[in-house]
Amino acid sequence: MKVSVVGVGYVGLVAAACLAEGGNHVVCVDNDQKKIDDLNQGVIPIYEPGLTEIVKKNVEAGRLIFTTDLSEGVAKSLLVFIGVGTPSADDGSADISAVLAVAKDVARCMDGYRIVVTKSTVPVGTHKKVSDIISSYTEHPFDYVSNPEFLKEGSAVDDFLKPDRVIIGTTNPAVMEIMKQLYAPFMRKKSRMIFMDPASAEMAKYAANAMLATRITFMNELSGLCDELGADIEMVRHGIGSDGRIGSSFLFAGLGYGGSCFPKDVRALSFMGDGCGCEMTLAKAVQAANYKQQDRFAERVIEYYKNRPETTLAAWGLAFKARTDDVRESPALRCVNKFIAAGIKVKAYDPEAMETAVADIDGKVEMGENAYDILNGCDGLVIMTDWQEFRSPAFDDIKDKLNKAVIFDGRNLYEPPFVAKQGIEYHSIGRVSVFPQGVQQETDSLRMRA
Ligand SMILES: NC(=O)c1ccc[n+]([C@@H]2O[C@H](COP(=O)([O-])OP(=O)(O)OC[C@H]3O[C@@H](n4cnc5c(N)ncnc54)[C@H](O)[C@@H]3O)[C@@H](O)[C@H]2O)c1
Ligand SMILES: O=c1ccn([C@@H]2O[C@H](COP(=O)(O)OP(=O)(O)O[C@H]3O[C@H](CO)[C@@H](O)[C@H](O)[C@H]3O)[C@@H](O)[C@H]2O)c(=O)[nH]1
Repeated sequence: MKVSVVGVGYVGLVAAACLAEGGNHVVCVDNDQKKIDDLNQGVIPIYEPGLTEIVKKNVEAGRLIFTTDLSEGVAKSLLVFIGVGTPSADDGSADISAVLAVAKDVARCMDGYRIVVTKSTVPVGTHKKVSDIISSYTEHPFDYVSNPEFLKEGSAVDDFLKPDRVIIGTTNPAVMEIMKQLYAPFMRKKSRMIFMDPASAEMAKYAANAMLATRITFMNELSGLCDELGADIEMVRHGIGSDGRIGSSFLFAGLGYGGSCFPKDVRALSFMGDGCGCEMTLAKAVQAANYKQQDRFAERVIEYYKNRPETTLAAWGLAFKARTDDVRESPALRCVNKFIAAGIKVKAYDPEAMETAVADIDGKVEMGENAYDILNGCDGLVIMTDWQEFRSPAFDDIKDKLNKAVIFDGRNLYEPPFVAKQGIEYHSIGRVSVFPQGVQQETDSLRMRA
């Protein structure tokens, strides 16, 4: 099929490359000239495992092209996907101005029937706004589909090529058939294609993200209680995850959720509720508890070093999670900024996110070329992103290079007794702190404070 994708970001570029991989001819349109120039030179603007290969392959096969010319995209396509950003506005609502602007421009470029598909995460009711705009700027017939995207950064290509489910929000049977054909190459035995009305499709996207954010946040709150009462959150996770009704994924306590989706989508859901007199009390509580979790970790570290002037910490990880260079609403950056505000110096390393983090922490943090170089002269190591390369480190090197062998782990990457055996003091989330043999425990001062 002939497809165009407007907005070549984390979602648009992955969707476009994967749709091309399925045999479609895809025109990618973005209004960022540099991004399009880079892509035309073979430079992929984001770090996403597997993306470079799939883009290159489909460009070479002539199925994937990049342009800033929307009319070229619309002219060559039956389906026009909108994948532009919908960031939080100041009041917490989703800012859909880019979606509406694209809808208007698409309508102006139409020279016949088109199917306009929204991939961006948009508030319930946006389908009506987009449809109204399109009909007011073109005489040509069109259908509208709400097709929210569920990929995760770090496994985006895989998620798109092998989806758990594809949600198609349309009531037109002919359009359902076209969407079925489009997604047929990606449907596995376990994949489901679910058809519903556009409003429910829009809501399903927010519901999924808010549900996952709530699960994580519940575990994070429990981790605080575990700290206080001497239980182990990892044991609790195993204990409840083995219940088939609960399931074991997305139960990892840590620094709090971040990223370009959960924080903004939970906020937007709350805003939607306020707008129609149906207050989303749970979503609001989740949002507040999530910030509290991030701050509790930062404050615990700050408290530990409060009597030691001239503290320097090594920070492993800046991205909001592993396998991405995305630092949008990264808990790691929030913590780093808190350390700096408390007078602690920070040296940081992230395998992929140092360039993207620069805008937030440039000049305030010394960046290192690798995880071990930054340890020299530091008074402790703080782990904030769950990168694979941090999971089995050279503990001897950590111990030798740090001024004081202490790790604060916001991701529970290691077994506490094992770290203590390496001669390192170890503080993690919702688990007892451990100390090398013979070292006096300072448990009380190390408890996470609410
Ligand atoms: N990032 C994710 O993992 C993810 C997953 C599922 C859904 N989503 C949703 O998908 C949408 C896009 O998210 P993203 O992370 O890919 O955003 P992004 O910021 O990475 O990319 C958006 C792109 O749209 C382009 N753009 C903006 N206005 C434009 C216009 N008028 N014409 C053409 N291009 C324009 C920007 O230049 C940018 O390249 C959001 O609604 C988001 O909530 C994101
Ligand atoms: O058990 C867990 C799982 C995740 N996280 C954190 O939660 C955040 C989000 O993680 P994840 O969901 O893996 O990343 P995203 O790429 O933001 O993906 C989410 O947001 C996307 C955008 O809407 C959706 O498409 C995906 O389905 C949804 O998982 C990150 O800070 C993670 O560190 C935890 O703290 N504990």
